[in-house]
Amino acid sequence: MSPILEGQDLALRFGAVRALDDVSLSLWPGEVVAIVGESGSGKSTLLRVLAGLMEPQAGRVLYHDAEGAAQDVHALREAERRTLMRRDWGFVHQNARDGLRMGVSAGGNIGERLMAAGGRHYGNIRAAAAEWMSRVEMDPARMDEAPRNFSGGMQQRLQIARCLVTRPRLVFMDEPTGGLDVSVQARLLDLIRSLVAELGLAVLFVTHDIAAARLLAHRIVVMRHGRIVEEGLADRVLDDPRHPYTQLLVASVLAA
Ligand SMILES: Nc1ncnc2c1ncn2[C@@H]1O[C@H](COP(=O)(O)OP(=O)(O)OP(=O)(O)O)[C@@H](O)[C@H]1O
Repeated sequence: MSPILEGQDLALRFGAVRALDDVSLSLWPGEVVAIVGESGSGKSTLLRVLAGLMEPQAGRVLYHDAEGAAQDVHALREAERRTLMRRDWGFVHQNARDGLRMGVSAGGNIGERLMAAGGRHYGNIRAAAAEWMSRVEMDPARMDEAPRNFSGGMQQRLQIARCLVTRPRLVFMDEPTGGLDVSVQARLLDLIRSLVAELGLAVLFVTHDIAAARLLAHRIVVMRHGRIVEEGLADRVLDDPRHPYTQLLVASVLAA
């Protein structure tokens, strides 16, 4: 079996800041990996480079598709990259507004992504949108309402439904529960966990929240100053952190 995604020797600087400094990371099919680290450590930059949204200055990203062919993500033509993002990948943003179209109804947000992936039959698309609203525990009777009528947590559920309706193989998430109330976060994390397990998704997600990493991730990658300082199985990294920086990170959470 080959990894589903491989970042090889990635580097990216912003002026004097090394946001990524020779980072390599592989993600395996069905694996959930959390990228943790303090603010400014390069987590979002790594996610965006791996997701093809930002060009690295060195290194490359390989995606192994369902047929086993390796594709160099940053060498794809724009149209090919967009097809990949619609068909095989999903991206869940921290701010639901970045992942939703606020002028389109809730059901339309889900249906639109199905149409972009080739769905044509209006009745089937509407039925799928209703089914996905139920799966993310939203009331399908509200599918014609605009996203702004829903709370932040519900908007995030809608963004997840929009992302998963096309059954991607690989999902990127940038702080998917960031900015929400603690009780809302906990329910959303539970939902994400059950959907990810049920669909067998490979997920790469960025979080500040060590508890979220423990709940969702099989493996944890710890970043500092643009480098990976430690990685390993989630329980091992959190219960027996080896790098002093990870020890501080875990201890600061326990103390909080
Ligand atoms: N577009 C940009 N222009 C200039 N500097 C940037 C840009 N994007 C990121 N940086 C810098 O690169 C470094 C890594 O940023 P990044 O956003 O990847 O960190 P992060 O770990 O995701 O932080 P946070 O948790 O606060 O989102 C930081 O020093 C940041 O200021």
